[in-house]
Amino acid sequence: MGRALGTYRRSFVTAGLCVFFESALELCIPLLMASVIDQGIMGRDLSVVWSRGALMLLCALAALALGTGYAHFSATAAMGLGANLRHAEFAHVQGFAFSNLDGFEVSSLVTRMTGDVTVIQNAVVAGFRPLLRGPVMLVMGLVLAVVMSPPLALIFVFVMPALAVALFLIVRHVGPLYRVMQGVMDQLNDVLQEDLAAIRAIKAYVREDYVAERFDAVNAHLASTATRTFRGAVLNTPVFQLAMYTACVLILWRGGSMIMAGTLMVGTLTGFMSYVLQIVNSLMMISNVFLLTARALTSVRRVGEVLAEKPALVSAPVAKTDVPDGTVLFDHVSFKYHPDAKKNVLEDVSLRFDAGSTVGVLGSTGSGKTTLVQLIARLYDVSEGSVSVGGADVRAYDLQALRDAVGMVLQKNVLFTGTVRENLQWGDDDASDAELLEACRIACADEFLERIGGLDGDLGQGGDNVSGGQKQRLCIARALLKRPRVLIFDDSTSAVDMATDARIRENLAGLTDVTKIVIAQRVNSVMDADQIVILDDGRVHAVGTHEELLAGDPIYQELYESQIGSGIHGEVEHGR
Ligand SMILES: Nc1ncnc2c1ncn2[C@@H]1O[C@H](COP(=O)(O)OP(=O)(O)OP(=O)(O)O)[C@@H](O)[C@H]1O
Repeated sequence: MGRALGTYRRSFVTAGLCVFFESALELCIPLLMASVIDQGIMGRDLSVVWSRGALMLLCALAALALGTGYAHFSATAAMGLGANLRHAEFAHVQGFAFSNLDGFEVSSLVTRMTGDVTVIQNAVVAGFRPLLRGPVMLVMGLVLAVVMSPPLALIFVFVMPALAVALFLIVRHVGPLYRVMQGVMDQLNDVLQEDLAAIRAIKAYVREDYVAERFDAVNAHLASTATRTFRGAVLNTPVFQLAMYTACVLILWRGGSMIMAGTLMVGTLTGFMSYVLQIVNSLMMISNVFLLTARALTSVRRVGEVLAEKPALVSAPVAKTDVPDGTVLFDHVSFKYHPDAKKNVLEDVSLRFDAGSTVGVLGSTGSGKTTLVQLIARLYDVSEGSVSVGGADVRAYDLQALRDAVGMVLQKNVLFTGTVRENLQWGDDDASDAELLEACRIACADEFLERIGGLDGDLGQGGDNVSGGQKQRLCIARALLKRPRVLIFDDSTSAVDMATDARIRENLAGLTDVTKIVIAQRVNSVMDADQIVILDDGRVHAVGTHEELLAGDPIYQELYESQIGSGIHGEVEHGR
């Protein structure tokens, strides 16, 4: 927390000092009032009335100034703390490896950076003042009350423990409920975010009723939990009032008889009554702080979990920054996503891809194709064995240098809100228009570029203005602009028609110094490759050229027969 405050620490301390002195000044006012009445009015000395009165006014003005100062500094500190926490979380998440991200739902990360930070922020704004004021008012109020009249102060000995026990019971009941409420709020956020992100799919499948039902269930759960929580929390006020009025009645009764007996002055009793309010109020403040803390602690824990997550992959301390060529070597590689998983996703894979060659990867769904190529860009670390690029283990490279050298067009293509140019420049910030257009030409994105408004065409939110196949081609162009040593296409032309797919392949063949690894479902897409790898259940089933595999590999033969042998997809596309 201290670290998260950063440069706002001074504002935080200043706010604390403001509250402390404000509370101390407020406590002096009843003392002054007592002397105005007893020495000034009762003693018929107007000079005392004026001088003490002026002092009271001064105290009140100073308390006002300090209160305003507190509002200013605490707002600066709390908002700064929120901004710092959000920044720290965001920056930390940027350093996450894929395996770290596997452990957090995206919607949960969003809530942890927004809702949870707001809860912490609000707790600081609302809780910091009573946290300091409560104990100061309680201790000083009690001391001054004892100084004023020990026999009257004795009444607090009875009233205060009763109030403290009642408030404790309320906090004990409500505290855990706040935690539950926060959890349900999370569920609501998760449901909302998932449903809104998938709203098009929901409409396409006419699932609005199902989604509404799911939302209503969580919403009702939240409403009932919140009702139970706040029903408990508002008990604070009547309990507080009961304690205050009981104390008032007892003090008036005892004080009244003391005045009649001549052992107490009227002014002292008047001043003393102010302390009743302050002391009882301080207990109320303390109980509120406990409630706020109970609520905020859940959020603190959740934000802490994000910040405590250690990035699973970091660059070597002395890292290589130059990837000399695009040779890729898998040496007895085994891999599983979770250390405690029973079965490896990849099992003893050994492969060599020469620099500049084209490699096709085929295999049934779930055979490990994506997993295999992700290891080249070190999106995950191998469990056993090693992966090398350009003659060095990927773990020896600086992560950024490695990923600059290994371009990857992911299976789930993502474009961002903005223009075509802005999106393509993710590949290279400094690329000229001519370079952007050349990349579009190779990726066959030039064919539709004019239709979407050229390089300045707006892609809409998340690139929604373009079709699946257009999106894939723009993503290929973006990867080309990185001028990588190794280019990986993970089923990147699945939405592109066969003729365009063939043209893209032809264009890519011109990049002779780039190793091209193509994962595909269609045999057509990899027939021209220098070697084709067939994966089966995480193992390398066969490696060879189209001709070799067609002659001797049953899986390849079957794939070929089912897709091309029947002539449905035609050899024409293959361009032979
Ligand atoms: N992030 C992950 N966490 C845990 N298991 C995963 C993860 N990603 C993939 N797997 C599992 O690893 C196996 C291989 O998945 P992978 O995505 O590599 O297959 P694939 O051959 O690329 O499949 P497809 O052709 O459908 O894309 C699958 O059984 C899958 O369930």
